[in-house]
This record gives sequence, C-alpha cells and structure tokens, in this order.
Amino acid sequence: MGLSYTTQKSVVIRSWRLGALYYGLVAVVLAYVGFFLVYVERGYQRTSRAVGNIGLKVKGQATLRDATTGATLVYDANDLVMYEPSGFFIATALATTLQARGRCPGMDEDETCEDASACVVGTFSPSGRMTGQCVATALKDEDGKVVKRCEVEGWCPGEPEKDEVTVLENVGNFTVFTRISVEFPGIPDEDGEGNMLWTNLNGTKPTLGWNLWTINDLLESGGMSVKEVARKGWDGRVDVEFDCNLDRGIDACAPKTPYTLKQVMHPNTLSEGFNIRWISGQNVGEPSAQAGVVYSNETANGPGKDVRLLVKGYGPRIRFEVTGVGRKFDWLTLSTTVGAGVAFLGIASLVVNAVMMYCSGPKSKQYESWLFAEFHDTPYGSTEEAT
Ligand SMILES: Nc1ncnc2c1ncn2[C@@H]1O[C@H](COP(=O)(O)OP(=O)(O)OP(=O)(O)O)[C@@H](O)[C@H]1O
Repeated sequence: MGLSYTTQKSVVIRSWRLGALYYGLVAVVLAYVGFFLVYVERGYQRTSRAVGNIGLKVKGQATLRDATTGATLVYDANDLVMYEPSGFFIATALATTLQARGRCPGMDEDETCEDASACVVGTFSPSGRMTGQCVATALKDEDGKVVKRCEVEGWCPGEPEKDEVTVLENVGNFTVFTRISVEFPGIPDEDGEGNMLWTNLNGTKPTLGWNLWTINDLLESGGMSVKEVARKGWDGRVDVEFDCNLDRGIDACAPKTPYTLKQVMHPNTLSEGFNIRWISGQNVGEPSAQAGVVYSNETANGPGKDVRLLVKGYGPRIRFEVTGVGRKFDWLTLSTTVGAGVAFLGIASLVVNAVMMYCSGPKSKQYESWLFAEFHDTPYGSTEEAT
C-alpha cells in the first residue's frame, strides 16, 4: 500500500439522539472536573505537608503510700517522668529495690542449682557474676523445699521475681504542656519572607485544651483511663493532625482536637504494657540485712557501701506525632487540574462514536462510512475509495 497520511475531518451528524448523548456526557465530565476535581478535591489549591515539632513539659504532684511503713511520700514529675524525643513516659506505679554491691543468691529461675557444679565461677548470669557457690534462698518450691540458687556478685538483693508494685495517686491530674510549631514548606507567609508557620503559644499562660492537657484528658481521648494502665503500663501515640486552609490565614489554622490517642502495642503479646527502670537519685539510706546477702564494705574510692535505689516504673508512654497538610490557592495547580480534566472531554466523543458504530443496528455501516474516508492522491487528482 505504501506510505499514507492520516488527518482529522469534521463530520456533522444531525441526530438529536447522538447530540443529546454527546452533550449529556460533556455535562457529566464538566461537572466532574468543576465540582469534584476543582471544588471537592480542592484542585485550585497547592498542598504542603506540615513539618511539625513538639516540646513537652510535664508537671504535677502525686503520692505513694509505702506498703511496709504506711508512710505517704509526695512525688513530683521529676521523680516520675522520663522524656524522649516528641514523647514522655510517666510512672503510675513503682516497684523499688534498695540495693548495695555485694554477694547474694541470683533471683532468676535460670540461676537455680542443686549443687555448686551448676555455678561456674566468673560466669555472667542474669543477676550478676557467679561466685561458684550454690546457696539457699528465702524461696520455697511447690513441695515446700528451700530453693537453692547460684550465688552472684553484683547489686544485692536482686529484684524479686514477681514485681511488688505500688500505685501512685493523682498522676491523672498531672499536666502536659505541649509547645507545637508547624511549618508549611513552599507556602510563603503574609510578608513573603518565609514559610507559613503556626504555633500554639499565643496567649500569656498555658491554657487547658489548647496547649495544656491532663494525663486523664490524653488517655480518655483513646478510651483509656489511668486506672486501666496504672499497674501494667501502656504504649501509645497521640496524633496531632492539621488540615489547614491557608487562604483563610494562619490564625484560622489549628490541629484537630481533642487529639486522638492510639495504642501502638497490642495486648497479649510477648511484651505487654510498658515499664522502664532507672536509678533514683533520692538519698536512699542502706538496704536492710537479708538471709544469704553479704554487702561489700569496699567501694571504688575506699571503704564504704555503694548503694542505689533501683526503680521499675510502670505507666503510659505517650509519643506525639505532628502530621497534616496546609493548602493555598495556586494558579498553576488550578490550570493543571482544569487541563487534565478537559482531556476527559475526549471520552464523550469516544463513547458517542462507539454507540454509532456498534449499537445503531443497520445504521452502523453508514455511520462508519461517514466517519472514515480514504482518498488516493494520484498525479491526476484524488479519488475516493468506496467503503
Ligand atoms: N506541665 C505544665 N503545667 C502547667 N504549666 C506549665 C507546664 N509546663 C510549663 N508550664 C508553664 O508554661 C510556661 C512556659 O513554660 P516554659 O517551660 O517555657 O517556661 P519556664 O519558665 O522554664 O517554666 P517553669 O520554670 O515553670 O518550668 C511557664 O509559665 C510554665 O510554668
């Protein structure tokens, strides 16, 4: 056949049915582009992913009743809060062990022994470094027999096998001051000098429900309560979500409140709840004498006792995640949306042509001949090829 050239030819078909179908489809496409793509999906605004930072400070007072002495001690945030980047842990219950360096029976089941052959001197075990002795403990097995354990050198006595936890009172009323700043890169501020920036620090003092939250508030937003998490701890995340229409100005921008708290660890797994150990800087005195425990009278700096209060704290761990978008009118975004939408108009012609050719019964053949015409360009002029 050789080379050929294909070009467009406009065909006007005077048919009210096809006309109605075509303009009906055009109306649907225009409604989709104008209403859905431009208005609902905000195709006239550019979006910028929020880049957020958060600073936290927790304050409050709690009490803990000592189970043995009955004395009530006041604890503040400095005793109970551990900070981490964008989050914190607050203890709602404590298990404390007063320890000094010395020798004592290991407290781990793996350190159980019948005789000294199981205790290899110098070997590291869960509680310390073995001395090579197998010694009696204060524990009894199911048959009432005294349990023997390898003696270790280390911090003594070891933590009890089962935590003896005491719950603090009033931790739910501790307040969390959240200092949030959010920037929208690529969206200039009113002066055009930098990016749009939002903070929750306007005002002269911290405000509950704005930049100040109680532990109760935060837990309740996730359907939790201090009582539920107090003894075992909990691991969660607070989502601070922005969806800001910056055409209304930065002052109209705010995160969704109340924040939503989500659990990040699922219950009934290997590691349930949440707890952290730390050494308290409290002036702790000396641990009491106990069977099998020999305290060392030597420290690295000469005679004396090295003493520490080991604290295992249970409670909620809460991290904050600042996410979201800012949107602002932009000609380029609008023209891209409209341009892409207009391309959909081709669908209307495509559908009408398909209806003409495949769904018009005996007229289909005629429609086809109107749509496609082929000409032969010869030195004597052109001839139309019959279809
Ligand atoms: N958890 C909180 N509960 C109540 N108020 C708080 C809390 N955290 C901070 N504030 C108060 O918010 C303001 C700003 O706190 P910021 O830490 O910037 O200042 P500060 O002077 O160092 O605070 P402070 O010395 O009181 O801890 C201060 O008035 C501070 O007392």
